[in-house]
Amino acid sequence: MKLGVIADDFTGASDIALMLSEGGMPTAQFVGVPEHSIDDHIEAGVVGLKSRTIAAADAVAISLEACDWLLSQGCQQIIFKVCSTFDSTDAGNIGPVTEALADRLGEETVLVCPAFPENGRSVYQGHLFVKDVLLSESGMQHHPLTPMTDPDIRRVLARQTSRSVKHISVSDVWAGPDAVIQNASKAGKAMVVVDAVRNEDLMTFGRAAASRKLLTGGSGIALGLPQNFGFQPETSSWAGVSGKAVVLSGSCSAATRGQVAAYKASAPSRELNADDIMSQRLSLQEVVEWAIRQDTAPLLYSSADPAIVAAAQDKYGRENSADAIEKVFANLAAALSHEGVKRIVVAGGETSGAVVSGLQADTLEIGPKIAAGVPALKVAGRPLALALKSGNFGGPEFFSEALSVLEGRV
Ligand SMILES: Nc1ncnc2c1ncn2[C@@H]1O[C@H](COP(=O)(O)OP(=O)(O)OP(=O)(O)O)[C@@H](O)[C@H]1O
Ligand SMILES: O=C(O)[C@@H](O)C(=O)CO
Repeated sequence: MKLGVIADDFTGASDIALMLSEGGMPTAQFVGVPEHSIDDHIEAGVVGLKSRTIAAADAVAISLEACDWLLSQGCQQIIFKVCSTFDSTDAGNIGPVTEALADRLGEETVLVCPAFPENGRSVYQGHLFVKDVLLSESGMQHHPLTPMTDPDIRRVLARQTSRSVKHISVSDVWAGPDAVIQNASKAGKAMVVVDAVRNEDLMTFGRAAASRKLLTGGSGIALGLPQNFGFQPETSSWAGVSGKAVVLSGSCSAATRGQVAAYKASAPSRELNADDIMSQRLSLQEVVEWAIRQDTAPLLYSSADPAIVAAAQDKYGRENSADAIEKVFANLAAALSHEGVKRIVVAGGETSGAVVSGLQADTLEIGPKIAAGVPALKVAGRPLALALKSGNFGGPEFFSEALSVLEGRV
């Protein structure tokens, strides 16, 4: 393996796995740190963790474990994949994990860039934009676990690390890879936020990053990396999986709520609300039986508007309610797969983490793109196809599009 990725959530892992796979690198995604060596033909390994919102010390420990495993598989470069909306809090985990990985790898200067222009994320003058608005006005300020109220990534990062935070502006990026390399070489022991507003900027980033041991960013930074290892873009050969299907949505982001509304209009759906879950009034068995009876893939969702989420968090606590809802999705996924469901579309990074652990999946094969940042996935060795969608990714019809691609109707 040449390139190793540590992703802080599972949708993020499949997002970057798609980027590397489309860049021509034979890529596999792992659910947690594998306990075994992997096939020689895999050149890029993506270890998906559920470390975005856990305590910083725990995120550091599990990320170092993943790093050591990737190094033991021969990786020459490590990427810490974080969210393109830089989801984190003042306690971490982007700063502390980057710092710990840099220490472990002996890397002085770490280039940091969450830009993903294809999905509207750009970094300009150190500020993160989602389409035409600042991060802090994009809806991310209402995120249930990592509300992003400051769009200046340099300030956000500086609150999370004792290393200095520097900046390479878009004018240096436009001057080409040598200008980026030269600026980075002057930064010393620092994290350096790099501007990028177009895919071309990420290609420049990729070329400038060829000899770096560690990079931190969104999946966009992987756009230019396969070519450093001699790979060329490729299309996937994917045979889908047919059979019963279900959509599970725990994401409360604006894009997901739109997708839930669109899908509900033409398919059976059940809302799993926080009160029923917290008071243990929800019967999982009854929900599973109902889902299996449906002819059209049903939608099971806890996705709710910010005001409803805030009320649930006030009543039950932020972590308590999130944990309980994630546990429901994990148990539902396990039971539905046991009942013969073969295609599962999941919305939300934390929710996806819960679902893959419920499914006890350990290796995921990367299929074709469903939407920017979302590949079709297959659980290795099982007739089970998955789509793990980041909260804010995909157009309004994403759920039905994903069900088709998973079935092989691309
Ligand atoms: N109705 C609800 N009330 C309170 N919390 C909820 C509710 N529905 C979901 N949650 C919790 O909100 C969190 C949503 O996070 P998740 O990562 O799944 O989605 P997202 O943040 O939109 O996606 P991403 O991280 O990919 O951007 C989960 O922990 C989930 O359990
Ligand atoms: O980078 C992104 O936006 C996604 O891959 C993600 O990590 C959302 O959870």
